[in-house]
Amino acid sequence: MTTRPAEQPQAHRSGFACLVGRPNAGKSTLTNALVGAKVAIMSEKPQTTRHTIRGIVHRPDAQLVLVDTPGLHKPRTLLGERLNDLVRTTWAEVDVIGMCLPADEKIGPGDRFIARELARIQRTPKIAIVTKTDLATKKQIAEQLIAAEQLGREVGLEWAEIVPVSAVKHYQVDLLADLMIKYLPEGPPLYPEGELTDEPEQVMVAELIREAALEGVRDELPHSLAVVVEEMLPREGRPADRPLLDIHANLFVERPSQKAIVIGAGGQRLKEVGTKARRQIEALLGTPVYLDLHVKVAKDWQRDPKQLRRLGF
Ligand SMILES: Nc1nc2c(ncn2[C@@H]2O[C@H](COP(=O)(O)OP(=O)(O)OP(=O)(O)O)[C@@H](O)[C@H]2O)c(=O)[nH]1
Repeated sequence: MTTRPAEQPQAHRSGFACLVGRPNAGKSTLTNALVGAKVAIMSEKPQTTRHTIRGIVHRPDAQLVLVDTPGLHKPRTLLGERLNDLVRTTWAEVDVIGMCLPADEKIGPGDRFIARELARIQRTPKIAIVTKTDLATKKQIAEQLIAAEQLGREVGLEWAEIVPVSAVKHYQVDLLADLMIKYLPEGPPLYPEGELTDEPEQVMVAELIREAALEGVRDELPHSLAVVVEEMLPREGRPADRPLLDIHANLFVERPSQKAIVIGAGGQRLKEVGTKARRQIEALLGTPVYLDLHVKVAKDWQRDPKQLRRLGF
């Protein structure tokens, strides 16, 4: 009879990671692929991920909490500076950072800016992730892996790993999870199983409304729209099997002309925005919703500290 050597029980690891990269680098999509559910709000256009949204990878041996930071950008307004501070604070607190570099686009000044900032965060291990490999040829991918390595050398940061992935084809996504988990400290799960996100519901609801309101008019009001959910309450006196959630939200724009764009002729556009957002909120929360939207002009809210605080930045 042969005796097998006693298996060493693997220590459970848990901790935080964040994905960084310039707008459109594929951070949200990769977050969703890692977590296996739609948590971050995606869009075709840059810089919509303003809030810290967390997805959690649950495994028997580990729990990886993904913190999705807003894009770091050259600050031109107070809002820009606040966002950048938030990004740096997040970077210094996580256990591992993944920098996304799309395989189908050359590394540019935007990537360099972020990499240079990353190099200043010394202790945290950083992984270079070449994303969207399904959009590139083998040759392009190989070149991008080399370019990523060179980028690290150029800015004085040593990548802990360099890994190509495709979130869409789920290529090497699990490998990436393994690599990130390797850098987490030993510890018990931080969140109960089944919890995909701890983003306050109101923030996610506000994001969904913002997304719907920006659709088709992004070029006209890219950063000039903020959404604040004022109230989210179950309608009183409803039977238990037919609940209704009342949501009141304000959409803030900076100029009357922008208000007109959001509302549209005869209020038609706002109505459509409301319908679209309501459907998504109902899907997110799993309950019927009555959505009440108001558009308000808050002049220069991006530059006014008091207004920024009121709008939750
Ligand atoms: N083909 C392909 N497309 C991808 C992949 N990952 C992301 N995309 C697309 O690239 C675009 C940007 O992806 P996002 O995940 O929103 O990028 P992001 O970095 O979160 O962007 P911001 O929120 O603007 O910072 C979207 O249109 C995605 O569908 C991928 O692996 N393959």
